[in-house]
Amino acid sequence: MSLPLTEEQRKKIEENRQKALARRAEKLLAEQHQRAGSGSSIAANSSQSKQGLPPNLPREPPKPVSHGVLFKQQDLSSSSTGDQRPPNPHHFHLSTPQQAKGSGKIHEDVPTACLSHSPPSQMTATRVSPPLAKSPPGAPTQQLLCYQSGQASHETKSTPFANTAREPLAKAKSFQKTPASSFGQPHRDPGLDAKAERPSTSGQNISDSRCGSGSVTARPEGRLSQKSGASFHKAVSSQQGACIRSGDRFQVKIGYNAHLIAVFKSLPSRSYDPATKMWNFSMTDYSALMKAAQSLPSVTLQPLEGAEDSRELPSADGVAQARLPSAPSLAFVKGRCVLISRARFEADIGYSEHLTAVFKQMDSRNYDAKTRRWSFLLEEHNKLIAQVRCLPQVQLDPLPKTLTLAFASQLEKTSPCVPETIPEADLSGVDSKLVSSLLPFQRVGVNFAIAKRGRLLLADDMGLGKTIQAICIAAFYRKEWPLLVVVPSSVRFTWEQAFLRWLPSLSPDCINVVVTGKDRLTAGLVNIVSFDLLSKLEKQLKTPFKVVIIDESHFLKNIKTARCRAAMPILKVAKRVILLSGTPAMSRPAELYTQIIGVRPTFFPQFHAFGLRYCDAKQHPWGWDYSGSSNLGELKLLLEEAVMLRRLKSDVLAQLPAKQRKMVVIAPGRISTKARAALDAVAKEMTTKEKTNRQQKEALLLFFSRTAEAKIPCVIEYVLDLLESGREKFLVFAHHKVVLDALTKELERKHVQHVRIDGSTSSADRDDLCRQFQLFESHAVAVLSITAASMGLTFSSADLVVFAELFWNPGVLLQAEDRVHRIGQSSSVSIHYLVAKGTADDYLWPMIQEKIKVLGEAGLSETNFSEMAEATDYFHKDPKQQQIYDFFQKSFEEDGSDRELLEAAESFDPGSGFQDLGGMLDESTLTDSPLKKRRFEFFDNFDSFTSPL
Ligand SMILES: Nc1ncnc2c1ncn2[C@@H]1O[C@H](COP(=O)(O)OP(=O)(O)OP(=O)(O)O)[C@@H](O)[C@H]1O
Repeated sequence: MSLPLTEEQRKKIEENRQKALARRAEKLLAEQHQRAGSGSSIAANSSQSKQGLPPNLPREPPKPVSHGVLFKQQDLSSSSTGDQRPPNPHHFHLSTPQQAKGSGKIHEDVPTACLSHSPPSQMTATRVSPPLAKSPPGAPTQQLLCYQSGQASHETKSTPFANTAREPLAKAKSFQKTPASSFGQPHRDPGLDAKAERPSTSGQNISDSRCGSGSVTARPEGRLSQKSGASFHKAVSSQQGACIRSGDRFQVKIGYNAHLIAVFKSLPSRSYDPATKMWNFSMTDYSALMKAAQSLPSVTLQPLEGAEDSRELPSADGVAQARLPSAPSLAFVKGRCVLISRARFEADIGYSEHLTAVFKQMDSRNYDAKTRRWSFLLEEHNKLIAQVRCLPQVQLDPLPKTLTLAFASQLEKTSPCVPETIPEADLSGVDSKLVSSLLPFQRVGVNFAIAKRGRLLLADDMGLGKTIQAICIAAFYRKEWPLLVVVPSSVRFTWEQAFLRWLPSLSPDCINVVVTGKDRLTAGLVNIVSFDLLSKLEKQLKTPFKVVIIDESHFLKNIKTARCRAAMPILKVAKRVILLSGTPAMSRPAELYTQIIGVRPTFFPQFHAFGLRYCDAKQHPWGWDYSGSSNLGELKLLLEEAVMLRRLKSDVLAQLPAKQRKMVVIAPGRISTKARAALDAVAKEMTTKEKTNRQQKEALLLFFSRTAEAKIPCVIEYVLDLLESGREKFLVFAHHKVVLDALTKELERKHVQHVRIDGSTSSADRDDLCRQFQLFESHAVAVLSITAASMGLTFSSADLVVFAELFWNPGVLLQAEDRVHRIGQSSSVSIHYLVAKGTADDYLWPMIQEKIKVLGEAGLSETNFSEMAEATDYFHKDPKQQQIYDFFQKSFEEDGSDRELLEAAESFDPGSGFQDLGGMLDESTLTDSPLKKRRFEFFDNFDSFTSPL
């Protein structure tokens, strides 16, 4: 009979045993590291865990237990905890659900240490966990084990995951309510878990690769073994269900289960669909539901496929399942801060008790019961983030750096947000003609731009006078000129006219309109160039432009285009960047990116970051898709704060005239040499003295017709530019059949839906076509004959009228304008007159203005063309031209001239002189896709068409 051991001997034995265990643990960890290093599935697991680490949380040197390691169940419950029981040789494998899925293994998020044991005979001891933290003395064994099981290492206390130990404990407790937990555990109310709304633990799962056997061990951990049986029982007998996506919500497909229904009813976003007999929830409740479902042994719920955090949730398929503690590696409540106003941000995150406690410490906290979100003043942002970082199981991403920079003043503020007041700029250095002409809202625009140090996207609605504002802003920085103005090809000369009109101090010689690829980009003080020529000439730039205007800046929306590649470096180095667009993004936020960084090159240096936040970026097997939109409220706030000023017509209607007229000088370069020669020849004919009156008149009609023919390419280019700029509904009036034909032909080629009304349209058809245009949004353009459609029709669904040709009778023009400017029109209407230099327009335009002036003086017309249109001095003073002008006046004032001209226009055959536009246009732009898409697609290929001749 052996003597009983002395106390000292017992102590010594225990010490030795502990040492042996520790050595064994070390050895096994080393093995595990080796495996991880050899690229096994564990290594993949480990890397996944690391990826899942919140980037903003302090990182500890990798701790073996926190990343996809093999745990030995026994060691979770023994080793340095003070537990005297012998090591359990059971073998456990920690892996992600995906891995488990792949390997056919099943995982559950329940503390395995409390539950899952197989007979030693079937278990192979392969890994030992590191020593565990000391458990509270006197804790009941079961709870003690559960507590310990979550604590992978005492060292992890200092890691962001250290506190995860509490979570498994909670889970272990929750498990006690299950039917299988009849092992002396206190009963728990099935609804409790759900009520607690504990979000899902996002850790990895530990599972026993062999626990599927469901065997019961005869070891001292008998109760645990029985739990294993319970787990097994759940796996085989539990009710199977699945989460299924349904729009932005998800639904749960499962049969009736009272416990689960109790869980459902505790979730705030619950909704029951009697038709499908399924409950559905918002994604914000997903984690909480999965978590609660995991604690119900009678339920096995398949997670959402591809759910953001599904990898953090246990896989539920297969037979054997073990409810095991999450590895303390990933945050289980994840979310981000989102800006909701200039002064406040909210936390878009699931529920966490600890997090709520932190929220409640913020002075500016506000809880929105509707959205169930907390919001705070920006000035508490940094404080909140700092405190949340101390919560190991919470990952709350701060506002992106771009936002904190843009709203830096708000972040530092201590008083409530007051609307930013824009200081009045000192415009004494700018031509008084311009400054005094600015409408009040335009003045605000100029002030805003100067407050932003000359870098902005001026995104006022179309027709609000972005040109005059841009010229004023640029003129404020005149000392920094030469100025570069990049514009669509069709409006280069209109810009030249605008500079001449608004800056009388600027000599016309100082303006350089770049017409060909051989011209110099820097020849003038003001250099106006088309997007396409810029990409050919940018290499000329030795010294950068300090002041740059980009008109229709959405032309830069696609970073891959030559125009964008040419413009972006220029914008980056320029000191002042004035982007103009009435439609900065026509279909998606991604289109704004280049314009944003054009103004603020430091914002979102990587498009991907922008795409993730605002384009709902999604990864597909073929790559990332940035065509969506997300967080638009925040994007709007950011743009308004730091990048963009946008006013709608409706915002400033009271300041606007009912009609805004604009003379558009269309590019002379577009008129072919042949057409030019024909025009010159006819002009010469008209001034030949020997001609009879009749012959002269014939010459005039021919001049008028040749003008129409010569303008066709420019007119089409302008109309297409308008469509690209986002003009969705407008009228184009022309007089000659050849122009109407060319326009409709081109619109057909581009698959732009339109209607056409000319002299040959029956009255029944006229009304029908008019109605179609009014009712259908898809009808973008109405091509109308000046004389056949200028009366009796209503096209008030449009607010822009383009005159492709001039007409000598202003009364007819005014009537045509009034097709849109009539009852039903709530907006200020824009009228664009396309005028080509060196054509009959040289005489028609001044003649029209003169006539209107006379009518106005006689009180017969309220319209004053000269006040609203550019280039009021658009008139050739050459004596020969004066002669033609006189001749024009005389001819058009004679009785019957209208009829003669109309007939001439109808019968005009362009003959050999007519350019078939089909040959000019890029066939590659044709496509068969539906309208909206087609329009965007062909615009993407627009470069080739807009190149000057
Ligand atoms: N303050 C003003 N005084 C006189 N005319 C003005 C004023 N503001 C704008 N206009 C006239 O209104 C017309 C439209 O202006 P502008 O072309 O600059 O508009 P926009 O905003 O650039 O429109 P879009 O986006 O269609 O190009 C022009 O003829 C312009 O001369």
